[in-house]
Amino acid sequence: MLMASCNLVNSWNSPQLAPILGFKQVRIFNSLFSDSDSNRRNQRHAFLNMQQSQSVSDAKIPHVLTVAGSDSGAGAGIQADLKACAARRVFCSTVITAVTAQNTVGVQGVEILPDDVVAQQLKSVLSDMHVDVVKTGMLPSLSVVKILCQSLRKFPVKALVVDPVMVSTSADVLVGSSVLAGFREELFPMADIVTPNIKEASLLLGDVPLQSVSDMRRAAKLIHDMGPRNVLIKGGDLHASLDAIDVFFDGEEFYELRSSRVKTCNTHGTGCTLASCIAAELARGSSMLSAVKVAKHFVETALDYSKDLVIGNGPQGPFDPLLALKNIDQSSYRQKRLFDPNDLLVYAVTDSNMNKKWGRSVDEAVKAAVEGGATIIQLREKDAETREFIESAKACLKICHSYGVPLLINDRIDVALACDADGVHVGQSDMPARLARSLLGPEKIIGVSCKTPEQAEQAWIDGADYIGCGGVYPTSTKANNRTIGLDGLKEVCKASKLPVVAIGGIGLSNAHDVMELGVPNLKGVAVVSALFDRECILTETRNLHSVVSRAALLVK
Ligand SMILES: Nc1ncnc2c1ncn2[C@@H]1O[C@H](COP(=O)(O)OP(=O)(O)OP(=O)(O)O)[C@@H](O)[C@H]1O
Ligand SMILES: Cc1ncc(CO)c(N)n1
Ligand SMILES: [Mg+2]
Repeated sequence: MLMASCNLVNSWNSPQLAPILGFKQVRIFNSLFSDSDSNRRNQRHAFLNMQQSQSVSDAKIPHVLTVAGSDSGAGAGIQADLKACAARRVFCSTVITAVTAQNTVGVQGVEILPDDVVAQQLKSVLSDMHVDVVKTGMLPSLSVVKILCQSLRKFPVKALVVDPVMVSTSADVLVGSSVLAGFREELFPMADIVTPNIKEASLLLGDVPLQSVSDMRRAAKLIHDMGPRNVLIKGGDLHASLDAIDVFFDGEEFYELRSSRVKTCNTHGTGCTLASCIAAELARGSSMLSAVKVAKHFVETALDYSKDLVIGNGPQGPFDPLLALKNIDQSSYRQKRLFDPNDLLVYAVTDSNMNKKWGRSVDEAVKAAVEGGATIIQLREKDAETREFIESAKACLKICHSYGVPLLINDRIDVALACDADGVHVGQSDMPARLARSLLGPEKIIGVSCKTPEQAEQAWIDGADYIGCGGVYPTSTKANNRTIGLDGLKEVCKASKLPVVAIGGIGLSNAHDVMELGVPNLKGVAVVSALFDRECILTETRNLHSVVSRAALLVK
């Protein structure tokens, strides 16, 4: 039952709070202006320097702002959002719209915060901090929806994730139907993704029942027609299905995202956590599909780790992604570096024949390349015996990680799994990227070689992280390889949403020309002979790094 009351209105405006707010202002004022002149100047400089360095680092830290309600039971709402962002290592600021009294039994009360208090929080955060993504949860009134839309028009962000919270997993109504018009007319058209659960999707469509995955598909399409760029219908509450199936629709394609249904009562807050995790991944620069996949996997893992928690006496316990993190840590899980497209800048690909020719082991070659500034390494050891390959891959991984450089394995998913490499690179005749993704999971890096826009499109659909595009120039390291030239490279870059690394006959003399193409998703060059068929790998890598990074800066 929805129980709006005005207790909070009173307490917010109460005289008890005024001294608290006043104290803060007075303290800052005093520290800046109360001492002698020189002291005052120094303090002001320190303050301004701090401001400056804050805004520089601010821009680098992925930042999600959640606009949602507080859940006293801490499984959902603002509390879930903070935990999810912390677990995904993204900064999270908060605008609280309502305070709810909830526990494992259900929702006992809802206090809606006054509009001006919500507006003030929005302004405080958005006017000061660099927010990448806004994620919304409980928006308890039409006026709050309108205030939020106004703020977003004034302070635009990279992406808007809307979790249209209306009904909790415990079937309690959190938000009345008065917000529906605001959702449909104003908020959804601004949203990059909307993530209703089954009951919310049904309410949005005027109470049509949703009982199957094909009903969910139809609902996704109809909600997409309301204006958001993507829709994810969450199937946690579709108990008829053995798997937990969510339906994702991007306006063209449907994806059924499946995970096994974890047998647990601790599912309170799964929806909030999923949406926050999507927002966190978007803030880190992921594509929408990959953000949704990572989030789905994250919720499943967290549910699995907290399935046996006993918190409270009611039927619906909270789950906790931070407990999952702790457990994963205990089982010696190493925090994985998520893929950064800028790592493609100087992409070094090893070649066993060249190493043989120069009398070097693969790990010696890799060490020289990373010392020279290679930003990612791919082991392409076509002739190596499997056992020997795994051993040298492990040695290379140690070297790469000591320099913070990711290591990929060409083609051999088995070797990548055996040595826990950061990912794989597959060609058009290797294992399909979609299959590689399902074997490696959402966090490993997957690259695909593509010559055409069609192949690039398929790579994106299959969940690849980047494209290797070429051969740009004729090359001797790959037999019968059609050259596509700079025009072919540009065509693939323009057709794809994925970051691209150019490959084929690239070296010191032509790397600048490649980077000069200036297409934003062309992130770097991949090289084999120009580094490994040379006497001093370190010097060659250093020189190449300097040419490519200078060119990349020029085209920015
Ligand atoms: N028992 C389960 N096992 C695995 N995944 C689940 C389970 N229950 C829910 N999920 C997944 O959790 C995510 C959230 O789904 P759900 O339909 O429960 O959202 P919600 O009702 O909005 O959640 P809440 O109201 O608890 O925040 C979805 O990806 C869903 O598939
Ligand atoms: C405050 C709040 N937001 C969202 C949900 C949805 O689970 C909830 N139960 N409580
Ligand atoms: Mg649910």
